[in-house]
Amino acid sequence: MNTTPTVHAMIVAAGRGSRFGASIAKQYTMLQGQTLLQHSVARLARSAYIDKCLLVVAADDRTAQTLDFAIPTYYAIGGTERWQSVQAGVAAISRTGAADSDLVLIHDAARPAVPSCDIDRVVEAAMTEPYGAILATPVADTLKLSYTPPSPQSELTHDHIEQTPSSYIKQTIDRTHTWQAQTPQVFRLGQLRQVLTHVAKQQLSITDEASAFEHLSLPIRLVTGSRQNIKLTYPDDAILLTAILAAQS
Ligand SMILES: Nc1ccn([C@@H]2O[C@H](COP(=O)(O)OP(=O)(O)OP(=O)(O)O)[C@@H](O)[C@H]2O)c(=O)n1
Ligand SMILES: C[C@](O)(CO)[C@H](O)COP(=O)(O)O
Repeated sequence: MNTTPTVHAMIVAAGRGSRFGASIAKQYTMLQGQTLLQHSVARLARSAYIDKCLLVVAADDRTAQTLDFAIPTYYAIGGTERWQSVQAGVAAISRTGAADSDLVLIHDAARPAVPSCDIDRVVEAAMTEPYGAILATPVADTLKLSYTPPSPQSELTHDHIEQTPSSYIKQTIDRTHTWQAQTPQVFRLGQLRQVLTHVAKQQLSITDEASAFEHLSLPIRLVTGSRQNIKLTYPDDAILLTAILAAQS
């Protein structure tokens, strides 16, 4: 009997990239001759567990369907928050007849340099877990908690242009047991649907899907991933990603 669960891949690409600040959505930034979205699909395509990919895009997206991808793609319309885009993706995957015990792999369009061996490692970890697993890296830097004193009138310059309020160190946070979450994040389809329904009902604010399981005290395994799997978030990240993609090719 074949007990290996089917893996349904989804890339979330419905964000705007406000911190990146470009005029086009950041998933369509060209690096090393391809958009981030094409790179990300190509990484998933290298996994033996993935043969097609759902792309969750913005309602006004006119770009994704004009691009060539390494594997067949199908589409869903995302939401305002990232988790709402994932929820729309879960509904689309369920409509294909997927079983609740199948695995769903969620990856950011904005993480185009994930090593393929990491994708397989997190999938294989999720297969042995009751709820799922995510890639993450242990925090490497000394962590500071800050405070911002109330800004006095002197924060206004002679031109009356308001300055960014100054921050000061409150304390150093113990980084033992702290991790930076990455994607892919891999969960059982039915359980992911349930925890996202809980997020919606409770109006929780979350930035990744593992958080939805955390709110219900459900254990999600951390799989140590490569530090090359950075997310294009700020303009500086483009320099790093260009170098990483070049070194990997
Ligand atoms: N409503 C949203 C928000 C984000 N994403 C996707 O989630 C991934 C990671 O999110 P993030 O880096 O926060 O992307 P943006 O929301 O686009 O960026 P920003 O927060 O700077 O606006 C990206 O691939 C982005 O397209 C999504 O599909 N739907
Ligand atoms: C899902 C994610 O990429 C994991 O690091 C991340 O949480 C996306 O949101 P963020 O606001 O950029 O952290």
